[in-house]
Amino acid sequence: METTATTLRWAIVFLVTHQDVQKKMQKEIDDVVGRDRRPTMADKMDLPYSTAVVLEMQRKANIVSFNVPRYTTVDTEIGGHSIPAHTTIFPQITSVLDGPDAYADPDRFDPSRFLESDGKTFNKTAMDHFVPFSLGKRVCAGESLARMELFIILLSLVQRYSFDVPKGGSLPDMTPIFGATLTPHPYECKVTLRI
Ligand code: HEM
Repeated sequence: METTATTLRWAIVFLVTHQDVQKKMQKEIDDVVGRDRRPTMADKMDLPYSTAVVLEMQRKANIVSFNVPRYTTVDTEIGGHSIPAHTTIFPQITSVLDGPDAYADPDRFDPSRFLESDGKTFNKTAMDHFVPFSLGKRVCAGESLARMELFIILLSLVQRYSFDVPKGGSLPDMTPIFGATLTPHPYECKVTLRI
């Protein structure tokens, strides 16, 4: 699906621009899965750092920054704000995914923000604010499928290949193209087979 493909295009941008994260992820996959078989969902519990990379790249990609609009049918109060009936609201997922209360220094790409200092336990505040699929009754119907696809496809790619800037090339442009989803500008990437 376009949303999953766009998120994966962002993931490669973050790996190219953060070689330290890519190497740490490859080491964890090598140690836990090895190179003779593909990662599966059954490995997820043993791959906390790689799981955190998937979360952080989705937080930073923030592809549905403006959520689907809502319309109040009655006078409503949310968080102390009065919203009259018949008002159209554009909820912004960005305000949560980039909110400094849950994510200190939110502009920084830092997968470890999802983990406690033991490197294994997931940080509750960071996890509670992770809402790229929205929340509530109209939450994304494909969330489970998308999460599984992102985990398996990204880990399989990172296990098998390294991603870097081509010789003489430049780092990808991190400014998103605004549209129904936020997409990365086209970029060049050197892909090297590891196994
Ligand atoms: C990274 C991938 C994806 C992201 C970030 C994403 C995000 C979202 C968001 C933010 C919404 C709006 C929820 C709301 O109105 O509050 C949504 C709705 C929806 N998504 Fe996704 N989505 C993704 C992948 C998928 C996939 C793979 C499918 C289907 C296989 C899917 C199916 C749907 C459907 C059917 C809705 C409408 C739900 C409703 O209005 O009841 N999504 N998605």
